[in-house]
Amino acid sequence: MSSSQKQPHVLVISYPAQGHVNPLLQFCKRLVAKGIKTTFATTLSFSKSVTFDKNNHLINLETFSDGFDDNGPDEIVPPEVFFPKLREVGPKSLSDLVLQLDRPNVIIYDGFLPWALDVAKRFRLMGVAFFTQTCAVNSIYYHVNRKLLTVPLTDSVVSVPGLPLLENYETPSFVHKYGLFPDVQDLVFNQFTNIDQADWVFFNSFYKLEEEVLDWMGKLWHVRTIGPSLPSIYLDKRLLDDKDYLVNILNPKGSECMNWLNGKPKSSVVYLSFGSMTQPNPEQMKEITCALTDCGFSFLLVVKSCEEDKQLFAKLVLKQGLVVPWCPQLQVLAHESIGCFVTHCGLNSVLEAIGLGVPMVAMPQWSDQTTNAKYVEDVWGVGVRARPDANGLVSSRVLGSCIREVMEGEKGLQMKKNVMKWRDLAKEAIGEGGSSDNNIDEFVAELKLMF
Ligand SMILES: O=c1ccn([C@@H]2O[C@H](COP(=O)(O)OP(=O)(O)O[C@H]3O[C@H](CO)[C@@H](O)[C@H](O)[C@H]3O)[C@@H](O)[C@H]2O)c(=O)[nH]1
Repeated sequence: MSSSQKQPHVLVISYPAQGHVNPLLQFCKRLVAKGIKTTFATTLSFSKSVTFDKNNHLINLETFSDGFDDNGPDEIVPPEVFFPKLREVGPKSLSDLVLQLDRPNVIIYDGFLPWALDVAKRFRLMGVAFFTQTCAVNSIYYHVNRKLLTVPLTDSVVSVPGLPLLENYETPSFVHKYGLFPDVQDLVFNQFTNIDQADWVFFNSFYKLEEEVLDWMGKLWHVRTIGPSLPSIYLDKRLLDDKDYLVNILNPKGSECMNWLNGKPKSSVVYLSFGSMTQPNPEQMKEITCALTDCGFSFLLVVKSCEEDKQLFAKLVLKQGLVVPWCPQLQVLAHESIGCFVTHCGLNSVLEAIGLGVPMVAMPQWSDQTTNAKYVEDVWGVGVRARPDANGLVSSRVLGSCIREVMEGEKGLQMKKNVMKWRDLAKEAIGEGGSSDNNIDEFVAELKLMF
């Protein structure tokens, strides 16, 4: 047997979405840097629809089937078709991959793919859950799964150990709008059906960010935080070639954005993006346009696809802003011209804003984002929520006043101070000897003991 065959081999599998692939691939880079042979896999259809930087960090890249291998990049499969098919086809396809890779020792699986833990156990491999959403959000889902929290919600305030009291609307949308998206809702609650069999449970978070809920969860499982999973160059700078994520759903307009930002004064630009999955509806986009016009700040806005929205913004572009379908978000947030980030509060965006010291205006759309927004404003003090009216619309007046508050208000100064404090704690956590770094070392030491 050659020496390379004696290394532990970890297979990391991701749900097919930008917000999941990014943190899981980043974790692969950390494992490789600590001497662990690592294979990353996501679905074949997703891998064909994105740009993948394969010239990377010694991570072996593979795919498994979701049942839609021949789909074109723009073919959207509705959730009620996609989820059952993935559940049907995924386990067999992953089993084939395990055999093809000559049985890796460990499967680290995205919490959205709990059946992968069953595959790991069938092959007698170590099975490790990796959650791409916060510990707080997942604790709520766990409580629903174990019937410790009744849905539809019965009280106006929700109490979960280690979390602040939450108004109903501050729980994830799958909880406070129970029944609206049954397929995704089942997916998030069912993450906890077999979790007691997981050997480790990882969160893309860091200890000080979610101390109380982590202490509580640590009594249930072998829980560890390993984040934030930003490229090393933005935090600890120990992995010198880790400068960017390796996957993009669209081609980022890098030089266009950076050249434009280079001409702007310090902290003068509002950056707006709503992640890879959602885009506010046209009515909401009109309110956003009005808010930006009224405020008068320069802005960089990501609008992925909608022609109507692009036309709406086209008039403003020359005077005040730049609109792009996709940007290198990390580089943008790290640019000194950025004063505020209007975000949907996907966890990656929130962690990036914290890691790069940018205060936020929270405009959650759905899913975990409503709870993340609560934390951004009330727990971490790094932003303000732009609250919607009874019809779910954030008016231009409300949004404009939130942007002004962050960009030039007294409270904005405090948010900036707070976000810089959290940025330092994030760097400390992932830096040498920090809590997340120690957790990764502990895991790696256990893997190395296997041989
Ligand atoms: O122009 C852009 C816009 C975004 N990004 C990146 O895309 C990722 C987006 O991730 P995230 O902010 O988490 O948003 P979503 O893509 O919406 O992520 C999904 O997955 C997350 C993790 O499970 C959840 O927290 C979100 O609610 C869910 O929508 C981030 O790393 C961004 O840096 C870019 O590179 N360029």
